Amino acid sequence: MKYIETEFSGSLNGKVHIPGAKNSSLALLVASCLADDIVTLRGIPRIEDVNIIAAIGQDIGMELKQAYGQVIIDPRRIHNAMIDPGKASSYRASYYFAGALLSKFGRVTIGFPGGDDFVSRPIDQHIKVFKALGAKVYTFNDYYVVEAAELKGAEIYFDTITSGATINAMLAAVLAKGRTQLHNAALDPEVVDTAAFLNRLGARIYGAGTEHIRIEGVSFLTGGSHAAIPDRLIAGAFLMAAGLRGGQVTVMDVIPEHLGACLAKMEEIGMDVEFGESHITAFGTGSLKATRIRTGMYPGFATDLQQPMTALLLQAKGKSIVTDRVFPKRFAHLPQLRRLGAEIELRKESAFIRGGLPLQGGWVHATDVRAGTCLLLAGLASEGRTCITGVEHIERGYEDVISSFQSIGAKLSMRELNAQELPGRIHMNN
Ligand SMILES: CC(=O)N[C@H]1[C@@H](OP(=O)(O)OP(=O)(O)OC[C@H]2O[C@@H](n3ccc(=O)[nH]c3=O)[C@H](O)[C@@H]2O)O[C@H](CO)[C@@H](O)[C@@H]1O
Ligand SMILES: C=C(OP(=O)(O)O)C(=O)O
Repeated sequence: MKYIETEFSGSLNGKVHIPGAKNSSLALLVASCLADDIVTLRGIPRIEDVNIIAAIGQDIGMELKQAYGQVIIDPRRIHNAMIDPGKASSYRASYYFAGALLSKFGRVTIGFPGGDDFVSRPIDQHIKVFKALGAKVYTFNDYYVVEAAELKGAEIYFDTITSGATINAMLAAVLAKGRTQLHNAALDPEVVDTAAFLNRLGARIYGAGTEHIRIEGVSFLTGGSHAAIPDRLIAGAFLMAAGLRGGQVTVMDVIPEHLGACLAKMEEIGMDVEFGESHITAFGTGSLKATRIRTGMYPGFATDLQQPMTALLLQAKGKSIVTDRVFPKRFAHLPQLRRLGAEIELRKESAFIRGGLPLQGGWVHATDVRAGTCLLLAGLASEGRTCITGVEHIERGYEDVISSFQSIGAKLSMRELNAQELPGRIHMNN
C-alpha cells in the first residue's frame, strides 16, 4: 500500500505549472462522445479519473490515445451505451456518459456515481433534466437506465445550483430537437469551458457563465480541438502553501479571475498576492489572522478549497470558523487533523479552529482528494514525519503530486507499506 511521507519543510518557495482542470477534463472527454469525428484535447491531466474514462471508452468503442501532452479521441466507433457499473461508480462524473450517450443511443445503462463521499451527493437534478427532455429513468440496486426515443428541448429550472447537472443538461440537450433553456444554472468556469468546447464542435449554446443558458439543438457535432482550462483548485492549494511559513509561491498557466474569492480570503488573513495575465504569486508574511469561511457555488469560495484553507488557518492565531454550505458534512479531514494536534471542533455544521498551535507529525488518512490536500499542507507544517494513507484519493485529482510539491521546496516522498505494518486506527474517524 502506498502512502505519502511529509516532513516539516519550513517556508515554501518556487514556481509550479498548473495542469488542466480535472473537473473540466472529465466533462470534455465525455462530451467528445457526441462528436462525429476525431477530437483533440490539450491540458488533460494524467490522473486516475481520466484513466477510468479511458477504460470505459475502451468498453464502448471510444478510442482515447494520450500523446505529446494531448488526448486524441476517436468517437466514430462507439457501439454501445452500457457502462460497467463498477467503473461508473469508481468516480463521480460518470453521470456525463448518461447525458452524452442518451441522444446517440436512446438508452444508457450506467452505475451510480462514486467519487468523494460527503454523506449525501444526490443526482435528482440530473434525473430531472433527463425527464424534462423526454426521457424515462429506471433505477435499480447498483445502476440506472435512461431511455428516450427522442429528446425534445425544454424549459428547466434547477432547484439548486449544480455544476454537474448544468453540464449534463448541456450534453443531453445539445442534439435534442429545438430549444432548451436552463435557469438557475451554475456559473462555474468548467461549465463555460464545456460550452465553449461544444460550440467549437458546432453546438449552439448561449449564455454559459450566467444563470440562464440557452441551447438551440443541432443535428450533429463535428470533430475539433480544445484546451481544458487550468485547474483553479490545485492552483489555490499551492498558493495557500506559501502562507504556511512565510514563503513565496508562483502558480503558472492559470486564469487569475477563476480564483477571485480564494485570493481575497488569502489577503484578508494577511497574505500578499500579485498576479499577471496567466500567473499568480502568493507571499506569506509570516503572520496570519483568523477568519470566517463560508463556501458557496462559483464565484463564492469553493467547497474544494475549504480543506486546504483549514490547514492554513491552523497557522492563524485565534479562532477561525469554516462552514461548508455546498456540502455541509464535508469535514472528514477534521478528525485526521486532530491526530496532528490540531484543536478543531465540529459544532453543528461548522468547524471551529483554534489556530497558532504547534502541530506534531503522525499517521493520517485521506478520505477524499481535497482532504488529501489539507493533510499534505498540514503535514508540511508539522514537526517530524507525517504519513498520509488514502493516496488513491489524492491521485484522483493530482498528477505528479510529489514532484509538483517538491518544486516549491516541500519535503515529501511516496512510500510503500505492508498492510500488516499499518498502524492501528488510521481509518477511524476520531
Ligand atoms: C467532477 C466534478 O466536477 N466535481 C465537482 C462538482 O461536483 P458535483 O457536480 O457533484 O457538484 P454539484 O455542483 O452538482 O453540487 C452542488 C450542490 O448541488 C447539490 N446537488 C447536486 C446535484 C443534484 O442532482 N442534486 C443536488 O442537490 C449538491 O448536493 C451540492 O450541494 O462540483 C462540486 C461543487 O463545486 C465540487 O466539489 C466537485 O469537485
Ligand atoms: C469533490 C471532488 O471531486 P469529485 O466530484 O470528482 O468527487 C473534488 O475534486 O474535490
